[in-house]
Amino acid sequence: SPLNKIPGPWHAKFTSLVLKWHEFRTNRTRYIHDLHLKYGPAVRIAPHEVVFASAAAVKEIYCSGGSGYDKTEFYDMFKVYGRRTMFTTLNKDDHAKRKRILADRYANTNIVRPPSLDGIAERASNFVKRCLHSYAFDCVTHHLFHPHGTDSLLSSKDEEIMLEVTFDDSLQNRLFQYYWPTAHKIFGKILYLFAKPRETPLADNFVLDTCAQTDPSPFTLLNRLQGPNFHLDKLDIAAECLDHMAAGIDTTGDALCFLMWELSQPSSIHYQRKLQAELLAHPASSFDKLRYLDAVVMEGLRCFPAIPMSLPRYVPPGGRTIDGFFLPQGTTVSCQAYSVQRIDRSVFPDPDAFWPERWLENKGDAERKRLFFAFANGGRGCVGKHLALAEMKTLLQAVYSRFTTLPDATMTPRDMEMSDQLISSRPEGQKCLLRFVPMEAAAGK
Ligand code: HEM
Repeated sequence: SPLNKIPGPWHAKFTSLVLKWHEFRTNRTRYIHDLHLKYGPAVRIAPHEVVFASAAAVKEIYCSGGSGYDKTEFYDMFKVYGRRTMFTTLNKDDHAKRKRILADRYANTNIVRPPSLDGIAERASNFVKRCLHSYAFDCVTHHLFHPHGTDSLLSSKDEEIMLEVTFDDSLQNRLFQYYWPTAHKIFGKILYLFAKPRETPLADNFVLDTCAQTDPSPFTLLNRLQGPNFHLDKLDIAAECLDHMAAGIDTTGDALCFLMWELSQPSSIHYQRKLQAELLAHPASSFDKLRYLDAVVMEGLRCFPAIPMSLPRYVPPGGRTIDGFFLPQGTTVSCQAYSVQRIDRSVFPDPDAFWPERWLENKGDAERKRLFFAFANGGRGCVGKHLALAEMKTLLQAVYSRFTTLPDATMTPRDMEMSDQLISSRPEGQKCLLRFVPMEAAAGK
């Protein structure tokens, strides 16, 4: 096999079992990162699977021809109500058709208009009453369904829907079904005792009911999908909306969670102080005009990308050469943000250190941006990127204009370790408790 020339552990030539073992133990990202540190930016991790961590590989796999290579059947695990959504379409043509319908709803010009942005700002001011995932949930449903969005920051009925999606523990069951579908059919009921399938009835029903509404605001996704020209049936519309709702909760919620945890650590408190100083000096500034806030968010997404894991694609017919290695057609290739954003120390010196100032230097700016992969890249990169950035910056602005955050004494370092899910990661302890000290009180201490 031409893959024999690619560095990697000896067992990767014969079996993917070691890789699967790490996936089931929620540890794929770190396992692959350790292999990159040992073998370099191209590593064979299974008989037909290779991972890369270079800017050239990102460009080739995710951007060539606009949308990069086709997705693998890994994405079948994310079908919604049995339907394919934009995220789960495998080939370019199906993807382009769906994207043409809805992309304008996520354009920055649509996000920063008052009806959309006002909803985010209102939720940011309510945030301290509940939690980050409630905030992300309410913001995304505002954008998808307004005036039929949720209010989980204030209503416990809506909060239950958010908890159902966020505390999903179906990783092992879904991986088992993906790798061994026949065994899953036979032993599914026994497996249920140890590993629960994904069940989100509250969220499923909420989206089905909401999509039956006929008066969503013009800036919403639902309004767009219901348009007369698109001929999407009711289940397709609901599937697309549920997919975006799920995509918008844990990603933004966990990205904020890891970032605010980091800002609250004694080692990073001086960064928090600098952020507060910028916000106090420019109280009327829009979130997208604040340079230090931008640097803090970029560094947060670099160190703690909410989707740190490989995004698998197939090498197209005829094969391709990536980073000097020829790969036959059908080989699974991918990059993971966790490694792409760390591996090149000439671009990111001291890569494990949280250091927002690196984003303020002019020198190396283009290289850093080329290796920034938290939202992926190319035509299949994150369509919700502008919404996510608006949510993150609005919330940080609201919090750090008024409060100092400190870690709660009951938290342990293990609680905040990265725990891989199917594609995103979350804190191992599934909690991140912070103390909010009003700024005047913090200054008096
Ligand atoms: C910090 C927050 C977020 C991060 C880090 C993030 C990251 C990503 C990444 C890496 C992908 C590519 C996945 C792949 O190729 O398998 C993606 C795709 C996607 N994201 Fe996000 N995301 C975030 C927030 C959001 C939000 C708020 C939404 C909105 C509703 C959203 C909706 C989507 C959708 C629909 C796709 C599929 C795009 C396509 O296939 O064309 N994301 N996101």
